[in-house]
Amino acid sequence: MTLTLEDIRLMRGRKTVLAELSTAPLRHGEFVVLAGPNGAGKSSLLRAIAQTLPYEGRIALDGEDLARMKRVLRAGRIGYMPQQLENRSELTVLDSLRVAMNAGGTTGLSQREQIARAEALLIRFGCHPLATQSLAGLSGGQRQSVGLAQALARDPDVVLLDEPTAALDLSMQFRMLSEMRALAREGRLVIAVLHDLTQAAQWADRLVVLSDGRITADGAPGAVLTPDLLARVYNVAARVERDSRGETLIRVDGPAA
Ligand SMILES: Nc1ncnc2c1ncn2[C@@H]1O[C@H](COP(=O)(O)OP(=O)(O)OP(=O)(O)O)[C@@H](O)[C@H]1O
Repeated sequence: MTLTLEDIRLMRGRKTVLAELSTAPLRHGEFVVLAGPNGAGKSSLLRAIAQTLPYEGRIALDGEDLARMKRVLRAGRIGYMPQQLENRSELTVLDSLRVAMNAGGTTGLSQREQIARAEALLIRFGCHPLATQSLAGLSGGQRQSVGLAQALARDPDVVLLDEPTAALDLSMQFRMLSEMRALAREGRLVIAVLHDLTQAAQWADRLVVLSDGRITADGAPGAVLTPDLLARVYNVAARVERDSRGETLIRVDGPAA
């Protein structure tokens, strides 16, 4: 399974947010981190892939144009967790998963199968004790874990996650990142927006850096992350170090000279 982005142009209001953006194919089994400065267009790009923002150009899954794919098929292939999660709902966590499962069209699963599937997801992401609580009563971190379960409700091939670790404590970040890698190893394509580049280097197979609506770098994190790139993209003077295990650490010393 491959996802290709060809010549994507996306406007928000009168502003060009993404311009002539193309990538080498993104492949199943890859955990891809999308990084870049605030306002670079990362969320807009995820939303274009999820088909929730209009764009020009072509986004294709296994050669099939996503914009032309039937909604029910697309909903089964792409799971999306937005940056801003709905948290005022009085739905219980378990029911919210069933709603997510049926969004976009029927799954063909019986009610009992849907509940079993929802419970399995809640167990996997450590939220089973929350099953009967309302979404409105969850903490930010709990809501984020449930959000990941919701994105996986239809067992999609492509999982799009917008800042999935932003509200999580250290232990939950580790769990979430391990799960993202595991989802990729199961054969899915996982694309997550992360700001923490040390974390991206530790976990991702591939790092795509967006700047001013264009891809500035794309490759293995260890190769992409250089002081020069960090100065150009983030305008910071930074050191890129390797620890005793050979893992990449980013140290920011201040604004670029
Ligand atoms: N609802 C909106 N209406 C108009 N412009 C918007 C809207 N949302 C975002 N934008 C603009 O689109 C551009 C890209 O925003 P986007 O949210 O995709 O960036 P981002 O890289 O995800 O940023 P961040 O890291 O801050 O979340 C920004 O210039 C932003 O001002």
